[in-house]
Amino acid sequence: KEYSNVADLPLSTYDFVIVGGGNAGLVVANRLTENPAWSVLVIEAGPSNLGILNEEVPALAGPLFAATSPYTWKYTVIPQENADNRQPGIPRGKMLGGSTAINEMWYTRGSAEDFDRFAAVTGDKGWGWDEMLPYFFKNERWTEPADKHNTTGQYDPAAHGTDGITAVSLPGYPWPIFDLVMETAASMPDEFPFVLDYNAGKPIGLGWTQTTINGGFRHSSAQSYLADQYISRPNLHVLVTAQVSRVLPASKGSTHFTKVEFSQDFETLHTVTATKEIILSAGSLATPQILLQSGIGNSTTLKRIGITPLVNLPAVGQNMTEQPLVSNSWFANTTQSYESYNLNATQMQIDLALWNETHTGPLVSSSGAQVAFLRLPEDSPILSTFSDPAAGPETPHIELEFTAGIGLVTPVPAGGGHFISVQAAVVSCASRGTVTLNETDPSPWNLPVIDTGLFREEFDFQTMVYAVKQIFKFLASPVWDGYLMQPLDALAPALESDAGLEAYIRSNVINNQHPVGTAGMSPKGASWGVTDPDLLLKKATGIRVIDSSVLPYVVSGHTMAATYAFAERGSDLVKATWAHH
Ligand SMILES: Cc1cc2nc3c(=O)[nH]c(=O)nc-3n(C[C@H](O)[C@H](O)[C@H](O)COP(=O)(O)OP(=O)(O)OC[C@H]3O[C@@H](n4cnc5c(N)ncnc54)[C@H](O)[C@@H]3O)c2cc1C
Repeated sequence: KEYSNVADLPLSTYDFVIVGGGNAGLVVANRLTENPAWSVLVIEAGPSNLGILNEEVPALAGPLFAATSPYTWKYTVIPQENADNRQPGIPRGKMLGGSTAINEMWYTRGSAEDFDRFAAVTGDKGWGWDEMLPYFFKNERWTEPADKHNTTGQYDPAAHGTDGITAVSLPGYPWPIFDLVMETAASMPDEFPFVLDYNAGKPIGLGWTQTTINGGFRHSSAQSYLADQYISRPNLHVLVTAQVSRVLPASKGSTHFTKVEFSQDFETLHTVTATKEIILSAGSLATPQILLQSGIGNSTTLKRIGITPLVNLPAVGQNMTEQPLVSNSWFANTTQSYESYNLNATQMQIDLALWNETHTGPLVSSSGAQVAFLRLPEDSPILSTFSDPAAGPETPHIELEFTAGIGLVTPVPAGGGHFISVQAAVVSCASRGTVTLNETDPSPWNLPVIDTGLFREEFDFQTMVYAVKQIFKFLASPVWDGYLMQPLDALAPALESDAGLEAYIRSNVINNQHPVGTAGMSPKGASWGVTDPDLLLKKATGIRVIDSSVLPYVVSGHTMAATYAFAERGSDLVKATWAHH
């Protein structure tokens, strides 16, 4: 049952208390409450996801993660010295469903090598690709697209789960660029080979995007793992609009954690007790913040800012890995693009009415329907100059996303128009950033200091230059004659010279919204790191981290699918720990 007021909560002691009802947290809540003998409380800072139209309609996600949205955290990033000292945004979802309630819904697992590296680094083969596939399947319910088109040749059925919980489907509305993208790729097969299914372990190539969309609706972790048949379980309580400040030890100075402190009005503090475990699922930015506020982190730094250190774990908040992204737009000679409805209120009403009646039409898709995962050429000077951060030779360095419109991050030029955009991201990146407390005022209700480290490592910058040049090459194909028109003003100099391109990239790079690693798993037996391979916090008991912050490296794609699979296996690890209790 969902509660919005702490006074109504029937219990003050639970077997498990989960902090954060997002991507990972709701998976864990669902799986642990399969055992009717265990009581579970989820504490979520944001409100319920129900009744929010933008959360339901895939194409209307933009306002959800805009700076003014009531459904995102107001995190800011410190000036990025390798990006013209700009401060690109880093929104995170703040409602049930967490970031799956506001994200772009792309379902990309990463490469088999990404997971085999997790296994090799942690010494736990359970994190390897073959062992994790059943968890991907457990999460996934392959679903027909909203337009019910014939999907033969657009994915590999053997790579997908059909009876899991979260719907995954192919694009549900055809935009004219689809054929042009496929035609171009077919004419340049050496550089843009077709990949039938980038989720089958070997993602290199260009293929169709898969998204967590269920018959035209966003299928967030709240829509799926907290559906009626689950939220109605008597042993599952979900408290919304309650923000956690700290986890507290069983007694003063102890490193056994049993209590969670939170507030609904930022004045009155409440605590609940977990008799088995506290599970932190607050995401890559909030999980390290809560740990630090609880005295779990670098003891020297904590002492300096007046927080009593309880567990010395200097890696808390370090090792953040976030991919850089540059979105590139051109005017397009078409009347069919996202601008058809985004810039035309009458058409938007028509499309919304269609969506309401039939859950079909242009609003059923997230941005982008085709994607290329590519590697730097083996003879690239970048690879001979820098060490390669990719997990292996079948793991992409870059991702190109094709979008039938200007996308959600670039302002529409005065005068409007129709556009095509291709986003470039360095998905296997070398740079690292940090999440630390605000030293001048470490109040638990303040937001942390975030440095995403964009282009800190030159590998990432050089690789981005290569990626954007590949886009130019792709769109120079005669296939685009008559469709592609002039670039946006900001992009024009990038097409003129290398210096123009480099300046353009630095002044346009943003975060790809995939930060991980801030409570990373460390090698088995190593004293450093934040979590053990079983996701238990090092040097402490009663507390585990299950969310995207435990990934020691970012997967070479987007992070939601991996977070689902990590949360599924994480739930099994918790169950195994308490099997006899
Ligand atoms: C705009 C955007 C677009 C994205 N697009 C994609 C995409 O297309 N595909 C993809 O794979 N990935 C995408 N991602 C990334 C992906 O959604 C995240 O990596 C993933 O969902 C993170 O899961 P999580 O469980 O770690 O955290 P979250 O899902 O963010 O969950 C954390 C939850 O904890 C809550 N919380 C935080 N602090 C507290 C506190 N102190 N007290 C109580 N509750 C708290 C939050 O409100 C939230 O509900 C996108 C992310 C964003 C923001």
